Amino acid sequence: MMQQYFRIKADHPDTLVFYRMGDFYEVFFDDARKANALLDVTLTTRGQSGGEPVVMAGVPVHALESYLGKLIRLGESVAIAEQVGEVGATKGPVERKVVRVVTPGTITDSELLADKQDAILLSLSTQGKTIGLAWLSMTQGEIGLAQCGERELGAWLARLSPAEVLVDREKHPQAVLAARLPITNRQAWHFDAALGLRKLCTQLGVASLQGLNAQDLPAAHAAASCLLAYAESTQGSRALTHVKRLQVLRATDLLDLPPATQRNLELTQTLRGETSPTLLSLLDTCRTGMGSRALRHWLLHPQRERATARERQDAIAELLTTGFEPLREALRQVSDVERIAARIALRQVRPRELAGLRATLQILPELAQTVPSGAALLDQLAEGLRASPHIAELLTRAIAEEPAALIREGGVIAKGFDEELDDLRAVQTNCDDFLIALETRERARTGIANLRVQYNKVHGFYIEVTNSGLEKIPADYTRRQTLKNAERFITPELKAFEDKALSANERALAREKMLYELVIDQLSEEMQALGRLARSLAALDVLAGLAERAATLNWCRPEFVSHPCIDIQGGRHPVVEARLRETGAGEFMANDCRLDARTKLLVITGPNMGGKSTFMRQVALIALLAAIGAYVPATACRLGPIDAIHTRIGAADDLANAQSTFMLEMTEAAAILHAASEQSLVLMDEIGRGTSTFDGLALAGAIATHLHDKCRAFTLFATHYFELTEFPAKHPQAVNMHVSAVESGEDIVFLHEIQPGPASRSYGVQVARLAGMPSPVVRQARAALEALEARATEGETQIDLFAPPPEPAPGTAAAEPSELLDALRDLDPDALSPREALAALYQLKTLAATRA
Ligand SMILES: Nc1ncnc2c1ncn2[C@@H]1O[C@H](COP(=O)(O)OP(=O)(O)OP(=O)(O)O)[C@@H](O)[C@H]1O
Repeated sequence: MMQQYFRIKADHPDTLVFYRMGDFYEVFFDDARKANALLDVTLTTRGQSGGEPVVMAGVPVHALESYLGKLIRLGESVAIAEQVGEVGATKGPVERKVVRVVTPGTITDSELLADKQDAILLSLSTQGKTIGLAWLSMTQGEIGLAQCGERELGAWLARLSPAEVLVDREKHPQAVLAARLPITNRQAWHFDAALGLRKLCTQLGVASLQGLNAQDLPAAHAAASCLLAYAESTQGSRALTHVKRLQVLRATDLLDLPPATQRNLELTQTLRGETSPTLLSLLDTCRTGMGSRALRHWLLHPQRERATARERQDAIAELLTTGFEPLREALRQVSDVERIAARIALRQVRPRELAGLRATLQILPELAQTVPSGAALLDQLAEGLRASPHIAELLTRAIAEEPAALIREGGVIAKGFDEELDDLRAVQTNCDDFLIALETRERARTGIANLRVQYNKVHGFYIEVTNSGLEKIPADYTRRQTLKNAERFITPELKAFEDKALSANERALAREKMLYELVIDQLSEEMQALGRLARSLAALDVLAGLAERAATLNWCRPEFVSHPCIDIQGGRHPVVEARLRETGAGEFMANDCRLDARTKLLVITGPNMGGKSTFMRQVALIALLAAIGAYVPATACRLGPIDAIHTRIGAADDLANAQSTFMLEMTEAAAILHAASEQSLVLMDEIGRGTSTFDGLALAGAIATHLHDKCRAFTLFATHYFELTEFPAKHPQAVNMHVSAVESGEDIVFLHEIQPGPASRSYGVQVARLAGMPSPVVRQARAALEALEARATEGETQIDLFAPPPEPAPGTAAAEPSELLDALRDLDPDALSPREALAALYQLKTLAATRA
């Protein structure tokens, strides 16, 4: 038996192998130790193998799913080896085979997956400077391809947020390590461009990828070859028949959201790593998991092109006029068609999932009635709801009204679907009549009034007689079992009946299993229709959800224009506003933001806690919401083209990556200065804070200058350096803004209003007082501040912070006087004898030595 285990383990060296033995999955050796550490299951030893005791641990079969769930969340993969042979059919151990490999990136099981997030399997291939990406959503049946440079990989990883990344054993891109994603190592030869191209064509059933605009992506093809081979290997012998769609993403089509932006804007996670309150948690009122997942995708894949956004806006507008509630109500009854479809294709679908699919299909006509017509996108989605009627018809005929949870329990196929099954089941129903008749007869025959004929799973059928009746039992009773107060017997007649009933039951179960497979075969033919249905339901759910948000939160439809501008009236930060409302902490102060070709950089000053960060973030969130086609938290909004949102906002130290705050700050700022274009939106919050005042101020000034003069990006530049309020005087496209606060006595009241002009002072001491600083500290600080301010005004010298950088002196070494160079210059090689030349060389050496 151990030999069989070793053979299986050799094929799955990096994966935990769960080896089925009766009612347990056993894990051995290092796997057992790992399971012990991760799952807290007990280690035992048994026998010996190769001189070593066999260390093992067991997981009960019925608890498999919960253990798998734990392991998957920890980023582990599990190969499940089942008994596939008949017990006793051959000599030696029962044949076992790995029937599936459960990995974080390839699961489809709704019990293992989060409802609102898709598991993405990503494969990366490095080809010179290009990184090829190929990813698969097993549940959506869709492959994605892209290529990028090393620098952009971080953004892609953040956007796709894969559950598992396949990489070449030899080459781990830095960004993958930094993102701390679960890695699965593959051999280099798995990444083959030509093979990948062939595999993609076969998978999609096309002769070439030309038509899909995916032909010229060799690095992505190489990644795809590994991706498909791996995905197939995890599914046992099942093919990925439902994977039929390909999507090519080009970074230039998407509005760029670097990882720092996704983090700082708290799109899907708060800075602390929680899922709420975030923009997504506020937006997501979807009625289905499909909708929530689609919404997340929209949010992280905003398009630069405005056509899709406009279509969605039209749909939301229509829903707002006609009413979205009936549609949202109907969507409540919809089950996760997307995942069920994937599980049909992978032949893992459970009976109750099919019942759920049937219920969904039955309400579709009613649901379609609730989709308003009039917007092109809505009409198209309503069309997608017309799944072929014979799927519903088949499910109604074949699957019982309330099927059992598992096919092996029976009771899944509906009555009337198959005559033979009905006959076999009839034997079981007749059972009851027979047993009652037998009981009556035996009571009469033996004269034991409380004799009972019964059945249990372990002992089968038996006649139970209590101790008081034991004298009267006839000779043909054979004892089966002795209890405290009774004995159990069997008779030849009952035994014959038992054999017949049990075999009928077994045959019925086998027949049901076969019929179930047939139903799955027929459903597999309908993958395309089911996929389309799932996508339509998801999109309708998102649109209805966004309409609901727009109505509830009082948002407006943004307008897209072709000239450069970000013009927001009455803008609000949706998440902060919602928090304020929830906690009853007051009203959110709406603010305008006007940026255009003539005004591109706002220098924002004002007290801490005044609302600078909130204002800047709200502008970015509005730009992003508009890009996905949603309404925005403002009274009016007009936006020109935007290609990226860059943010540099002070965050907590990235201790895990051993980067100092300041180093991180400068790395992020540098990346922005390289990447930002005229159409980018850049948020710079308190740049330079991480170092000494002079350093910080000087750097902040230089960075503002670069953004203004070179990048010419739309920039919101919040700073606590007063000196920077001089910036606009020398830079025509910059203006000063400040957040207002009023002093009342020693206190300060924040108005959170963004107003033109620089702030008058920084109120740091007042804020410290508000924070509960002991009053002697506040008094001392105030006195020191006054003294410092007095000294500053006396000795003021004018330094131009924003003067263009001095030219680096060309050939700096030559400019410095140097004896060595002088001596060299004075030499005339043609006039020297070999001896003199040698002497000169020695002299030069000495000179060089004294200078060093
Ligand atoms: N427009 C607004 N209306 C109402 N409350 C606001 C507004 N803007 C900000 N606030 C409140 O003020 C708090 C502080 O805002 P924010 O963090 O933006 O200030 P800040 O000026 O960036 O401060 P710091 O410089 O210390 O980071 C927020 O948590 C929010 O509760």
